[in-house]
Amino acid sequence: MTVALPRLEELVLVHDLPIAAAARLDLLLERFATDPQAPTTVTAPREGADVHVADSLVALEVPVVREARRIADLGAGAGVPGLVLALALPEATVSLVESVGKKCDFMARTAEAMGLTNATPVARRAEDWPDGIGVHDLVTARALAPLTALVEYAAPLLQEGGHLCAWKGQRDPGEEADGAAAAEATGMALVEVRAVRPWPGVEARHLHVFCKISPTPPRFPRRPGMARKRPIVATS
Ligand SMILES: C[S@@+](CC[C@H](N)C(=O)[O-])C[C@H]1O[C@@H](n2cnc3c(N)ncnc32)[C@H](O)[C@@H]1O
Repeated sequence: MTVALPRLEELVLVHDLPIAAAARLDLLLERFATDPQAPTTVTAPREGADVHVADSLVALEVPVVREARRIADLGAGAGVPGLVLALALPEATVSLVESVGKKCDFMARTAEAMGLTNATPVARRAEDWPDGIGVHDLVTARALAPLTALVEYAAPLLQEGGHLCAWKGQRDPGEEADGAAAAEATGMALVEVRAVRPWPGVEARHLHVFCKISPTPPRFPRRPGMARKRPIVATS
């Protein structure tokens, strides 16, 4: 057990999760603190309770996140938000898409330690994952790429009517305009930019939610790396 347990108990109450979820989230923070392979710089459990767990759970404020059943968390890293959402949403299956194999190994060990059977690491790049095309109702991404790339990665992986939920900090009109251009090109549309406050004193935090409203043109996904190298940008 870590010193973060009381804060985790608060969080599970706020989000209407079973109280037993707190101890399982504590196991996640314990692994971040003790596993030398943990791919995160935030390893102190009390800080992790806010920066990792509260920041992930805040997305449950978005109805389409709560209702999702087939989720792909892109650039999952140490498993945030994917492992946390898998615990919060036991009826969903979560693919933890991460291009670095060692990080996938860490997530597999951690999912097992947490007793999660609905979260599976996928050692692929988001834009090079044929089995993921068109089968998700939710794509999540935190700290992965600019919005334009996130929209381009997400669109082919979503069913029509599915959503992207992207975690971002301060609002950035230039980044948002490029995200809108990518949405226009890939069959997506912005639904909302929701200001959230996952923990007291947090700097500006926003969830950007897009919906896939029409088929994604067959030229997507582009070759790996292209969404970052030659991003879709706003023209004016
Ligand atoms: C900064 S980390 C963020 C990890 C986690 N989402 C979080 O918020 O703590 C970004 C992760 O995305 C992975 N990544 C980068 N580009 C990727 C891609 N195209 N497809 C899948 N994973 C990618 C990196 O290996 C890294 O683990």
